Amino acid sequence: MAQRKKKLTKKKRHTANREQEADSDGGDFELAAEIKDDDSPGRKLPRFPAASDCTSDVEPDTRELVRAQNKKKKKSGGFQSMGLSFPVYKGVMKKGYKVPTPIQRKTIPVILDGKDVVAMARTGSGKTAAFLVPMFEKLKAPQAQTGARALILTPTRELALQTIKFTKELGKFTRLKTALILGGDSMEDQFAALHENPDIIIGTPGRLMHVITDMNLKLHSVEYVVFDEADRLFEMGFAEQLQEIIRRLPDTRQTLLFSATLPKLLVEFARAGLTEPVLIRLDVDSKLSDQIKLSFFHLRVDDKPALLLHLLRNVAKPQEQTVVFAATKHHVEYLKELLSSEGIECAYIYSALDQTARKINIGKFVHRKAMVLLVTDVAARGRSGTAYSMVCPDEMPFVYDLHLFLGRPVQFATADHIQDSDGVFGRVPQSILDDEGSHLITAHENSLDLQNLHRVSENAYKQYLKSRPNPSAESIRRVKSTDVSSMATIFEINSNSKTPASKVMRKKRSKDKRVVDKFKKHREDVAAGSRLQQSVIRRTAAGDDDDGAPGDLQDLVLMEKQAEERDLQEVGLHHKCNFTIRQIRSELKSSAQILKHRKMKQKQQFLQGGGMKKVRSKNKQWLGEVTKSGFGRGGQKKGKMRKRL
Ligand SMILES: Nc1ncnc2c1ncn2[C@@H]1O[C@H](COP(=O)(O)OP(=O)(O)OP(=O)(O)O)[C@@H](O)[C@H]1O
Repeated sequence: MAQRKKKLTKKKRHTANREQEADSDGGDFELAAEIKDDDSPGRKLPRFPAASDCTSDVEPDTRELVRAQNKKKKKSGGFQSMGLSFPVYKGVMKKGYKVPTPIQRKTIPVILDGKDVVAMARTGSGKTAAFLVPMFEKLKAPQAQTGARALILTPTRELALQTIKFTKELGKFTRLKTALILGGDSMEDQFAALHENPDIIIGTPGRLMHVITDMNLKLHSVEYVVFDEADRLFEMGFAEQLQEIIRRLPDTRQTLLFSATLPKLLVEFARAGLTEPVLIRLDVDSKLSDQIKLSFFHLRVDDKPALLLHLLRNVAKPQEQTVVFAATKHHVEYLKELLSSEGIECAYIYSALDQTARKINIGKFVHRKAMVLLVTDVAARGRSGTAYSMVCPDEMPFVYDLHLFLGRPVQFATADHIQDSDGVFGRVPQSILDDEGSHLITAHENSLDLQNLHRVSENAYKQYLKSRPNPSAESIRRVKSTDVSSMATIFEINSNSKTPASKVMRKKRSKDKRVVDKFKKHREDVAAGSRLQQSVIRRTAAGDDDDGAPGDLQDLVLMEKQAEERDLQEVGLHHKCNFTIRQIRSELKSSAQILKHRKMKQKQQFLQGGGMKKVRSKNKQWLGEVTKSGFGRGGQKKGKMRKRL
């Protein structure tokens, strides 16, 4: 009896621990579990506004309501905790999504619960996966007998193409069949696609309605309907077609509506077409204070100190204080020495600093004796102003990840951006880096302390890179396909064509046009090469490398080399940091593939470098020596040697 009691207590504790674990897991965002929690008696899910709630023509104010309902109660983890089946989960992992974005965390569990949803999220927040993942989970596997079971309506051709691409990638292991119905494409092909009994139909409403009437297509088996970018569907005048499509759908369907805004027309449509929808708003739960403006600078890691000096001297206003975040305490020490040598008074804190030194430093900053505070990691709550982030090429995937979690896309700076635009990612004029950089070289040459501290900080950076969690593989892939050369410099932001700055930039660009074009062409060649490389790797993985033409293998080695060279050129710091693109690429292959590829490469190099010839001539030489040593014919010492032996 006592034993049983003990067991029960243990079990209880275990469950409590599990709950606690779930609580502590990845919890910066509003979560699915909490929405589920709201389902319990006494708590209600966020209610969709009733007709009487809508007093104006514009978006009804549901913010307070949602905020109150979405109060953080429980934290949950990533995709694992959503209870996805293996093929769906595998597809998500294969796509390179490490953790769900806020919109995915909030919507997926509610959709999986079978509720109708109205979700408000901006473009670039990851909403496509938010409705695709639960769709795969609901449809599970292809069904031969029934008609289409899911319908996704998008306002534009481009969005539909992007959605089908994601459907194929994320739903790769579910083997569900998809048909694409788009205006402008051949009707015959679309009829044929529909005759193949697809599980999912993705289309634009105009053409879909046309096909439905022409083919007398029945939609009675549809269980899952998505209106993507619903506000644009209405803006583009598809209201009539949408009503008609909805009329043909069974009442038992689950309906989801994703939209950036919620105008009155859409509210009415949702009220009529959706059953007690749950409203999920992402825009009200901003993780950033609206008093903070972000700017991202794209530059090489070596140029970071130069830009920091420029920002502190020329951009920060004299009356404003600045907090500088650095990777390690060694960086803080190095920057402190550097800034002090440049006559910039600064305070600094890091965790290893003793309490008295911390107090003194904080006091200096608080009493404005120092206008700059160098820190490793402190909560910057309640701050306002502009946050400048220096991003070197290997850090770009983190910026993509960050924006996904802020629920907005990365914006590359263009000449059209106004000065102090929020969240833009721009380059730094080379002249600024050159000026500050040359000055810094002299400063380092004259100070042994600076040189030593710099060396220590570089070593610390290597350690830091090892401990830093990796960004999501999808963001790494996105960075690889991004052309940063189109990014404007901060010079051009808010400058008109007459300013001296833009004249300088124009002149520079026309002077370097040839080099830039050459570089672009080289990139395209390498991209074409990497496609070939991938196909060879696929063949190698499939086990038919022995049959591969030698030309393919040579191309592979050559392309690999070219791609590596290009990456290293871009990164420009392979000797300085451990995290090179080579590592990034490694993440994209399995270890067996990498080993096989490496072995093949070594073999190829050996053969190409005349390895066999060398071995043969070495053997010949050895044979000659043995022969001469007395065993062969014609040696003068033949008799003597034989005797001796
Ligand atoms: N959980 C995730 N982790 C990493 N990357 C993600 C995740 N979810 C989505 N992404 C990536 O973020 C990018 C933007 O996502 P997505 O296109 O779904 O956003 P969206 O809000 O639907 O934007 P759009 O309106 O342009 O379709 C895509 O490249 C997508 O692969």
